[in-house]
Amino acid sequence: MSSDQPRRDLILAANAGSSSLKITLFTTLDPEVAKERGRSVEFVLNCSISSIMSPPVKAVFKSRSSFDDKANKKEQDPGLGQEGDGRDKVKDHETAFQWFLGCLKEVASIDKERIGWVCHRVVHGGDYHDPVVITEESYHDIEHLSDLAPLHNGAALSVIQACIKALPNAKSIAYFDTTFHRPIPPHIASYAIKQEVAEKRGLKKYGFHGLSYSYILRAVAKHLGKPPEELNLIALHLGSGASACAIKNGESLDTSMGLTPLSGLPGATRSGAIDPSLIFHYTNRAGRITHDPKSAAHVGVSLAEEILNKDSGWKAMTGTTDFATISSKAELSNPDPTISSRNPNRLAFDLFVDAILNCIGSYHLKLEGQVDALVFAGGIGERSVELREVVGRRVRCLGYQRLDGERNGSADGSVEVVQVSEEGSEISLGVEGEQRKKRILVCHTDEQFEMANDCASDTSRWEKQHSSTG
Ligand SMILES: Nc1ncnc2c1ncn2[C@@H]1O[C@H](COP(=O)(O)OP(=O)(O)O)[C@@H](O)[C@H]1O
Ligand SMILES: CC(=O)OP(=O)(O)O
Ligand SMILES: [Mg+2]
Repeated sequence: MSSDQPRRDLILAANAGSSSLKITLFTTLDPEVAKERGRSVEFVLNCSISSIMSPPVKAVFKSRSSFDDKANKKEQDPGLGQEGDGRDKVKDHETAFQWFLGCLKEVASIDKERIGWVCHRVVHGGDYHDPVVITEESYHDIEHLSDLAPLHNGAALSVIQACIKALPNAKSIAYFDTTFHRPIPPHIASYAIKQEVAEKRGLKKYGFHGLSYSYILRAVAKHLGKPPEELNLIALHLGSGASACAIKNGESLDTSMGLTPLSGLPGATRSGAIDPSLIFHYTNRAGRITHDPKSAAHVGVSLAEEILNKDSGWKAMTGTTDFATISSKAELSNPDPTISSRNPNRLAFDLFVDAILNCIGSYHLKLEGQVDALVFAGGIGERSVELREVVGRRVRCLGYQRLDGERNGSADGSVEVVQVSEEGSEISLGVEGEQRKKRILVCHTDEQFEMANDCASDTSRWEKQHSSTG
């Protein structure tokens, strides 16, 4: 590199959600420092842009203390993003990303030319095993998978496009949610359909939120002082999209999402698992292809998929996607068993708990009771004291430690891992008398860190793969 070229020491990690874009900037650490700190990157700045499809768009900046002044002021006074700052031009993920890059200089005095690598969270990776540099070929592969993750892959692709245009000298790398779940054994990943069709069309359980589970696994291993490969966990990633994962000896054994992120637990606008026949009874136009102009990409999804992905879940049941509002209106202290037939918020809350218990119960069995911890993560998992309290009470019968009211009440996702259960004695319901403590933990998961940390751990990998600017 010639001396007049800018220093490329920053990694940008972009996480395109269904209606949000989370962007985090990290600086790479020298190998010596990285070894000492046990990580390859240092956090610089985070920007969460939400309500992208339903203005007014919200944007919150958070920064490391050395960058504090400007960025944290923006968080307290979100003046940036109100009229006059250009936020009104944010119409989709692509314009959201462009808006962020445009603010970078003003918010944190950072020159975008310093960004050497951009990690993109791509929810559906199909048959990709590992992260891949964006080339014409990998871009089209991801595009093909858009029908299977209609809320996500299209949005990620539009950010990738915007990034290639705005940062032509940076390497764009796709990280997949599906990678973590590749070890799921065939009898758990297969559907009971004709196997020739399944194979030809790639119809199997892929599983999602893998970047989050991978982060959780490492963080919990560090917290418990146990190697990840010896850890058995039941992890719950409960956010706008929600899933559960059984982790056995550090590998995914089962997870609740399937071929697409629609299956399993319900979410903000998603139904979760339903009887597949329901779609034919919901509307007789279920198979019609829709072209929602508000969709992040022009993917061909049927009306049924549109309804189950975007017009169901908390939004459809209660009118809000905010689980805090749902909890506060659910009259949780009312023990009347008929309350949920009168209160839609209580119905949504209890239905969510029930779906979560289905997963915990079956995963507990699959792990033969040998569970080191039940871990709550994601926006709801990290912040809903009420949900943890109810689930915590229900899993006592399986030998999980009792929830500590004070610890649970103060856990808000601000600490990487915190134990919210009492120390308690070991109760083993596992096989062969093996004892595990069955703690209940809250983990502040971070998909952007997971990508950036991996990216920086060996940047020479990316040089070998040819990137595309097309
Ligand atoms: N204090 C809170 N209590 C309960 N739920 C909350 C709270 N704060 C945020 N949430 C929930 O967290 C969700 C967002 O979670 P997050 O993991 O950030 O989702 P995603 O990454 O899928 O957009 C929101 O939709 C909201 O329902
Ligand atoms: C896979 C998925 O549902 O992701 P998210 O929760 O970020 O929407
Ligand atoms: Mg998310």
